[in-house]
Amino acid sequence: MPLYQVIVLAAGQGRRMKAGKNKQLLEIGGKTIIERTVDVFESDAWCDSIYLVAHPSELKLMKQLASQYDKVKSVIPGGKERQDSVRQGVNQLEQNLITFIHDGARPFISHDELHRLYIETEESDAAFLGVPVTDTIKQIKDGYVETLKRDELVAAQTPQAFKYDLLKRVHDYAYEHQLYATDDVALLEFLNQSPSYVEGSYQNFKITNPEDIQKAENMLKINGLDHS
Ligand SMILES: Nc1ccn([C@@H]2O[C@H](COP(=O)(O)OP(=O)(O)OP(=O)(O)O)[C@@H](O)[C@H]2O)c(=O)n1
Ligand SMILES: C[C@](O)(CO)[C@H](O)COP(=O)(O)O
Repeated sequence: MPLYQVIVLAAGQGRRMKAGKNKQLLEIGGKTIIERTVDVFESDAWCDSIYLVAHPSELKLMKQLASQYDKVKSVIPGGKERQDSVRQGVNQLEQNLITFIHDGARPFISHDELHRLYIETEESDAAFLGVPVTDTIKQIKDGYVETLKRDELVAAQTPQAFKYDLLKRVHDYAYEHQLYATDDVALLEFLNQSPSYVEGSYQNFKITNPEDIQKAENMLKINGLDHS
């Protein structure tokens, strides 16, 4: 059976959520966001192991939450930026398996998407899920507005997946040269490499702003997954 390992990121602070605490610990449909995300991987037969990256101040709490799962191998303290947290996770990986990196704030990822991403990564070394953008996107630079070609644009999601050696190489390179990006496949650009694109779904949105909580609650109700 195909097997992958996953780094699940929960070490942010959720500032845009304005909840006064890390958004990962907010409940949607009677369960925390981070538990809902980890549930998806725990229940995926293709997932071998889960590495949970937590905020240093929440390590104890996250370890308690993680103790209900068989596949969580360790709970790791995260870093200042998202990329620093990923690196902390990469340094703890124990096996040479295809590795997924996933935002804990995206609980609506499906097994079908995970499997399609795995298959593409086997073929092409690195791949990411994304969706075509639905708005018209304009770039504003030096006072000039340029309308970008919408049919060439996608919004990147997670998971993003790499063969293990490439993931190590790209993160080591970024660390050595102190290069930062807001997602992981962007780091490949520093090595003049390109990932494959796998079309995902709009359901796999990132819970970021206060309005996203209601959207998430509604999705759980529609899918019969509300436990409140
Ligand atoms: N230093 C950081 C920053 C972010 N993340 C994680 O990266 C994912 C995507 O980040 P985002 O949605 O921006 O989360 P936050 O950084 O928590 O939110 P905000 O930017 O609003 O503060 C989240 O699962 C978050 O926990 C992380 O592990 N370590
Ligand atoms: C990785 C990501 O979720 C892809 O959409 C996104 O880039 C994270 O960025 P954020 O600034 O942490 O929201």
